[in-house]
Amino acid sequence: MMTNIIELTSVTKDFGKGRGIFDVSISIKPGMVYGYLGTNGSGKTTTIRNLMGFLKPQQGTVRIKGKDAWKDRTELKYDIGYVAGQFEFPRLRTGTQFLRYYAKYLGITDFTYMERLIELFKLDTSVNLKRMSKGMKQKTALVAAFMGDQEILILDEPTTGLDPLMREVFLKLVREEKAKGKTIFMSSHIFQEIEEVCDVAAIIHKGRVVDTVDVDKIRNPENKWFGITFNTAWDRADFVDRFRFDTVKIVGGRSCEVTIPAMDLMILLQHLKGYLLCEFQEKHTTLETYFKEAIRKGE
Ligand SMILES: Nc1ncnc2c1ncn2[C@@H]1O[C@H](COP(=O)(O)OP(=O)(O)OP(=O)(O)O)[C@@H](O)[C@H]1O
Repeated sequence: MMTNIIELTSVTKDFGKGRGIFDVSISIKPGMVYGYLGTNGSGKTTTIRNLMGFLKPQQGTVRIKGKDAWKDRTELKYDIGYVAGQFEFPRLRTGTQFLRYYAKYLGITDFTYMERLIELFKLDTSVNLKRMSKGMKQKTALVAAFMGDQEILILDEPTTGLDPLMREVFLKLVREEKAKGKTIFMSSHIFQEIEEVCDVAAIIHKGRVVDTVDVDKIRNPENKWFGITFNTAWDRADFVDRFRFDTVKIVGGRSCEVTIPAMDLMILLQHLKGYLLCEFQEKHTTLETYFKEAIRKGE
């Protein structure tokens, strides 16, 4: 059985007045891209600070590669590429100086991968760190996190400040790193990016993990769901009458919704032959739907 590379067991860090994280358990297998979704103040950064060994849990354990995230934090640093939710650069002048300084700290002597990342993010590293825009700072932090080629990446809201095109570049990079076998933990409050790249996503609300979702099942559902609007109410009634699918829901005079196993799509299309349709649309249960439902239950 594959052991978990990251394992939080009943972790609590209580800041009082209901703030913090409570009884958080998360298991992550090597090579997994794990999303951590939550609203503002839900406990994402607190969880990540426990993972990075910046905070000591009051209860529970955090283990990374079998080591204790708090006690072995110095050692573990070399296994983890990290982007903080909020960061401050050291007192250095330019992006280049910072990246060279950080590369030295990581023991990097071959700068090929760093250069590739700089090119990928179209980053001008010659700019003074203080004068960098929010997006440029974020890109610099991302280059620093990825350039060490560490086997684990822990990313706290990594797309903050990135424009939509750069967000795409970042998601492509995540896919590439996954293909290399990296384990990635990323927090976000953007459903779409989690849905695009993650294997599994945990939903945190008010410091508690309220649901864990198999994201691949959302991307590739076993059942497909279609909204169909016929030209006339008579056609809709005829269709529903003649083809007794188990899961037909009438949603209006001319409209209905049909849920079928994905492999039965051709059967549905054949049944629709001969009808004049005004609309035929595949509907999609999104991560957002799961999220809202999980939050509702959590309340
Ligand atoms: N050191 C601290 N002392 C007291 N309260 C804290 C501390 N750190 C975090 N908190 C509180 O714990 C809760 C969770 O904060 P956290 O930063 O983990 O949330 P988050 O999900 O990362 O939020 P955001 O999306 O806004 O970054 C918040 O109510 C926050 O105010």
